[in-house]
Amino acid sequence: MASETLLVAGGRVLRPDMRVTEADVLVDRDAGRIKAIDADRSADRDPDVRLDATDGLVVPGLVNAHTHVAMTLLRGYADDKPLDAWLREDIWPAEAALTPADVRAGAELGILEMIRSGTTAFADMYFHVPEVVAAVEKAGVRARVGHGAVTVGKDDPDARDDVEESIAVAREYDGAADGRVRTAVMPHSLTTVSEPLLREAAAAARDEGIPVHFHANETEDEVEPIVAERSTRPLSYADDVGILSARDFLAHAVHVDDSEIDKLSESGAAVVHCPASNMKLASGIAPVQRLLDAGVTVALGTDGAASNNDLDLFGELRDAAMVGKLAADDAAAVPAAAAVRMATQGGADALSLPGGRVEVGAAADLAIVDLDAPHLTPQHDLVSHLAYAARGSDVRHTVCDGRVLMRDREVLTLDAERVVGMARERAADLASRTA
Ligand SMILES: N[C@@H](CCSC[C@H]1O[C@@H](n2cnc3c(=O)[nH]cnc32)[C@H](O)[C@@H]1O)C(=O)O
Ligand SMILES: [Zn+2]
Repeated sequence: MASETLLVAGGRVLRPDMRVTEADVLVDRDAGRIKAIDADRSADRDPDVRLDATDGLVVPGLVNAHTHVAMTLLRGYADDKPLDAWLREDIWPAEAALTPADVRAGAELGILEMIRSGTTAFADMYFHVPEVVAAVEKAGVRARVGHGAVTVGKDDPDARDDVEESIAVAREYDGAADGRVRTAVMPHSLTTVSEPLLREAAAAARDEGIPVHFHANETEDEVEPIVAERSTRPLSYADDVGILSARDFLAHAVHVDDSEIDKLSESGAAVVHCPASNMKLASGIAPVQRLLDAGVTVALGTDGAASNNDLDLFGELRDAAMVGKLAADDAAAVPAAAAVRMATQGGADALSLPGGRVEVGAAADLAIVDLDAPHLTPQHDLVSHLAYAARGSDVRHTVCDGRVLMRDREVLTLDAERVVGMARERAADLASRTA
């Protein structure tokens, strides 16, 4: 039997080199891959499924390369504090009360929000990971998930258990949901996990061929203790413990010096830039143009919804371009195309996941952006629009792995009303338990 086809018809297409061309996109639904990009619009007149892209731009599904998806339940729970106080005084105590059912509700809410804003893949560091996996499976998106392990403030057996759980979860779920779920070993950060346990996480990940994902150089407060204690910069310490390889990816890299930028480019480890979180927590401004100039793979992440406070990657695109210029004191820094690359190719490459490019043979992970809107008129340059003017709510259809997840702004894989109702209920209950 011939395999089923999906035709995304009548639109324009953003190609990997950032050119925009008129074409239909033909998808092999069984393989979940792009079969043809057809400028003549004659590839398949009778597809099994058709999506109308008239007045639309077909772009790669966006990649949210660093989040804590279930933190949607803590959106607006605690704001206007720096990282350390925010985590210790508000977030960690609330998270201690989160049940698996809460994480499921928060994950479904976050994934609903991501599908609606054109994100088809994300990296998630959290706990009760089986619930995140179940939500990803049901929603039809892709993710690289892991259990975030923290060892500070714990006695030895508890600390070891947390890291071992991170390793066990990474082993168990890699390849779940027909391969849409991949994993990483996720020690929380260089200052919240002890050196021996960082080394253990690194060794296990290396043995399994699984990446390591962690937070690094987010605030000055995280850099100073490492420099004071070890007389070396945090990323050289990360390299020394074995978590800076071409497979690994780290969030933030705000406070990095030239020697650390060199380490990143030599190792091939990727950086996930989270501009909104860095601004909101006043963590600082990452030197994104310098990272790009050094050849570092840079992706974009929202971070959790409690430090952003949404999961709309279009916001990150705009913030990355804006703040990148400010950091470089140069309006030519982080131009629109560089920001769009980070949100697409950079994300897929950082997470070693398929997608990120609309080209023949690539995974059929797509977002169709509706251009028929006052704020997207006129259309001199669509890459500029993606970076500076479009928003998540402009996304009309979302496709992942060849499957339509949202059609005409209606999400097909999750019951939006039920998901929102459940999240409201769980969040209210959580607030009453932690009050
Ligand atoms: N097993 C750990 C949980 C770690 S999950 C990952 C953690 O990262 C936290 N987090 C969220 N945003 C940030 C950030 O910007 N920097 C550092 N940690 C963050 C998040 O709240 C969550 O606690 C424990 O027992 O505490
Ligand atoms: Zn984070």
